[in-house]
Amino acid sequence: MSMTLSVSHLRRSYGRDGADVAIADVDFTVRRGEFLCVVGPSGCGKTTLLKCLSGLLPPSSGEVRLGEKVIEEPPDELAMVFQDYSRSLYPWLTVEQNVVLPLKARRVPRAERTDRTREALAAVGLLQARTKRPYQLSGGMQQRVAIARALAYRPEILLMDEPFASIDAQTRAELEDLTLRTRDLFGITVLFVTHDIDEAVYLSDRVVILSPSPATVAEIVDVDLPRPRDQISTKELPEFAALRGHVFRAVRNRPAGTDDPEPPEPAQGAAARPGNVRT
Ligand SMILES: Nc1ncnc2c1ncn2[C@@H]1O[C@H](COP(=O)(O)OP(=O)(O)OP(=O)(O)O)[C@@H](O)[C@H]1O
Repeated sequence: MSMTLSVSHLRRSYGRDGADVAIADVDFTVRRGEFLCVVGPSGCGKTTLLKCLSGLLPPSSGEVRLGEKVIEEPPDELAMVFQDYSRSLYPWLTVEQNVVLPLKARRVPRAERTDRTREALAAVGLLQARTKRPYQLSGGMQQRVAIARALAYRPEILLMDEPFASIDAQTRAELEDLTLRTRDLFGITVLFVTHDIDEAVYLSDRVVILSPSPATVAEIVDVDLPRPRDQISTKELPEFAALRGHVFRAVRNRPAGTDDPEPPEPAQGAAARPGNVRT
């Protein structure tokens, strides 16, 4: 049974005396078994947030808890899939060896290791490729190996940092659906960071929208679209379009009905510099 991940009054700054605040004050809870997406404007602090959640980076203040436990280092119950698949696999190991490695580290018995590895590789459609090395695979296939590794591990919580950002649209849709299916199969709690608002709405139970830097929670949106989701019919629903529009405006910090406003007149005396225009 997976656990609740809770973030309370998280603050993280960088630089001397913590002068550069990346996360001002973030509060939310990822419920058991939930698929929660985090979106926000570029540079708002999403990666910093994930690093704090995974115990890779200590918060400046506030805390992250997994169940009752305060996270201070990467917990065993957690697995992470990064955007940069080219650096997440060991090039000298085969696909199968890459997937099995964390299971060895956790001393999972040999027979079970093999079963779980094969099962995860079959789930991502890479059983046939198990003796290949990463350089023999396409980018999308390498990312599927990274996902298989996380799935074979069967974490309570799976953190994913823009995992499909550099993958072609067709493979991306397949990986989105695979992630949804395996979440259901193993009851994993997923926290997924993405730039892509369609992807966030398609996948989520809830979307956390962060404010521009330094990050606070601007809004949390419930996505009660029917499941199982479908790449075509879900995206054709009027509710999908409405949610997508809502999240889009919230990320761009514009209320409904104020799309593409005329640029405001510069204030009296202020120079109209191009650099002042926000997109
Ligand atoms: N190691 C670091 N040292 C100093 N400042 C940093 C460091 N890492 C991030 N920052 C700053 O913190 C802020 C948030 O960065 P972060 O990478 O978390 O944002 P992001 O939302 O993931 O960005 P993107 O949308 O581009 O992926 C930025 O202003 C960034 O310059």
